[in-house]
Amino acid sequence: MTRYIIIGAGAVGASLAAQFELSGIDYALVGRGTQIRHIIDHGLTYRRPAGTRQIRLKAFDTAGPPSLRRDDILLLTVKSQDVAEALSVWAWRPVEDAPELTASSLPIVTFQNGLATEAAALRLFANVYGASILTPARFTETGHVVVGGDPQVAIVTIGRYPRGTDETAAKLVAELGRSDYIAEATDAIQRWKAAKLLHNVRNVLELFDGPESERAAFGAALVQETETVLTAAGHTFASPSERTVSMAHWKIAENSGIQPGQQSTWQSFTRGASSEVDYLNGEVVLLGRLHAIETPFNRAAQEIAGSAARQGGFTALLPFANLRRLAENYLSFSTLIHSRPKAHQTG
Ligand SMILES: NC(=O)C1=CN([C@@H]2O[C@H](COP(=O)(O)OP(=O)(O)OC[C@H]3O[C@@H](n4cnc5c(N)ncnc54)[C@H](OP(=O)(O)O)[C@@H]3O)[C@@H](O)[C@H]2O)C=CC1
Ligand SMILES: CC(C)(CO)C(=O)C(=O)O
Repeated sequence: MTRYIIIGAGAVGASLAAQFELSGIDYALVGRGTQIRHIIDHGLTYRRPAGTRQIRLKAFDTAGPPSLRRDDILLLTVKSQDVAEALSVWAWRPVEDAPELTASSLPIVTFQNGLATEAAALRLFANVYGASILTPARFTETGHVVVGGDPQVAIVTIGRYPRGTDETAAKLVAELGRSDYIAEATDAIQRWKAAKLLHNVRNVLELFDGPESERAAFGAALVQETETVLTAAGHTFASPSERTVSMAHWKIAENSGIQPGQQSTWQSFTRGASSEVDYLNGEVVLLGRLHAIETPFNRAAQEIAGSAARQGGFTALLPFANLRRLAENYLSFSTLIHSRPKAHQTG
């Protein structure tokens, strides 16, 4: 029987474990630090629109993970900046009931926002599935996870990376469906990840305090810059009309404990954890550099968020004026570079 090894016990991972527990699907949740210690000792406090439950989970610390079996599927639910370490720790672990195999032969599903993790996983794992997850989930307090999706937890789109779909993807879709997710398979997962990044590059704005209209204008500039760069890099974007499942009745429940302005990036800064911005806005900056396109807005956002993360997150929102000023600097610098007369070629 398939067992899901969920690596990362935060908003996405702990809620998956809770849903599997409630649905009778076999799983093991592997986490680290005070979060997993709390879950092992006291269970997870899991808040959903229908109520809050204290749920005992099959939980393991990374220091004492479960032995692997040939039917296991790994679900990677750490943030992008922690993916490389997690992949290297897991890839060469033995499979107890198949001595000729290591974990690198087992299917692995990457739930991260951004575009970087699937290729990183494919370097070590032969069977990589990308998952794009839309879920209003929050982890800001040790041992507590809140998910406001109503009636289902989330919408998940899954496909084999780099492309295609198969029986494993279909099985994942079916089991997520049994566990109260709206799930669908796609043969073009990168199109869904690229489309989601157009949204997630604005996550960073939740770290800043400033006039709403200026923040909205900055958000539009981030998205436009992202669309230009991703298109130049050969990405295309899935559109909502391509969904094979209906989201018509799905919503974020009122009074569910989920507030606007508290998406995953804000949650990391609030907890003083490390930042995923280098893989969201930073992905745009990287692709811009590779394709000779200036990215002043994403670069400024990445830089200020990076400095704040280095200081251990924040206790108060950052001044938006600083972000605007830095972006304007990079913008005028890039205008200067591009308007400078080209130097004469000298043979
Ligand atoms: N939160 C949300 O609502 C949504 C998140 N996403 C995406 O899903 C992905 C997961 O995000 P999210 O659940 O919010 O992340 P969280 O930060 O809430 O949880 C990740 C957890 O994994 C732990 N971790 C890090 N490295 C390891 C490791 N090697 N082994 C075991 N555990 C580890 C972290 O510990 P520590 O705290 O010590 O770092 C943390 O507890 C991200 O890419 C995010 O962008 C997508 C949609 C919605
Ligand atoms: C789905 C969404 C937008 C949830 O808020 C997300 O991706 C995030 O928090 O990073």
